[in-house]
Amino acid sequence: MIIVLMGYMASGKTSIGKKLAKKLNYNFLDLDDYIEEKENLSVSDVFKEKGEIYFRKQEAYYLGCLLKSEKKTVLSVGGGTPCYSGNMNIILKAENVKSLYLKASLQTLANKLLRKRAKRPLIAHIDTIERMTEFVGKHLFERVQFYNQAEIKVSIDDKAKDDVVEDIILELF
Ligand SMILES: Nc1ncnc2c1ncn2[C@@H]1O[C@H](COP(=O)(O)OP(=O)(O)O)[C@@H](O)[C@H]1O
Ligand SMILES: O=C(O)C1=C[C@@H](OP(=O)(O)O)[C@@H](O)[C@H](O)C1
Ligand SMILES: [Mg+2]
Repeated sequence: MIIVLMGYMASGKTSIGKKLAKKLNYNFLDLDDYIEEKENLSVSDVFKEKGEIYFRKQEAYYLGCLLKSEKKTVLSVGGGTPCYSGNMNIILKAENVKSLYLKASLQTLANKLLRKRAKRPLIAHIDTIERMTEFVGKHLFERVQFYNQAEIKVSIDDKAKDDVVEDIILELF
């Protein structure tokens, strides 16, 4: 089985995915890490040097590669992955895949992203809480229709990472 973690930037896909994989004794894959390794560039540099459209193309291509894994795997994708190139339908139709949305309030996300924006090219330039809240509010409104198609939804608001992992396991099994 492949468990695909999705959700907005900084909802914890990468860090919670790692912990979940460890706890379940599953393999862990992160789509952004895989892109960085294959492209030999950081995500920020792919955006800067090749542009977002190229990034989205490669993201869809590498997602297809990783969904072929036959090992028990936790796969954390990027915040935009389900929202482009028909990726959400591909995830939903793939065999042996469980999709899971790490859901967070606008306030949680804006506060976290203000601190964790440096390596996230779409928001790196936003440096006040007011502007971050406005941007994330609009962006999330466009994206939530994709995230909401996930089979399982787990809230992360006011929870420690280990508690989110416990809640995911309760929902999965
Ligand atoms: N529940 C949580 N409580 C506190 N910090 C968290 C929680 N989930 C994630 N973080 C921290 O927030 C940051 C963004 O998390 P990350 O896993 O990179 O998110 P994503 O992959 O969804 O963008 C990281 O520094 C991570 O350690
Ligand atoms: O939301 C997005 O469009 C993006 C999210 C990032 O991943 P995280 O959600 O892990 O930050 C990364 O894929 C890229 O910066 C674009
Ligand atoms: Mg991530």
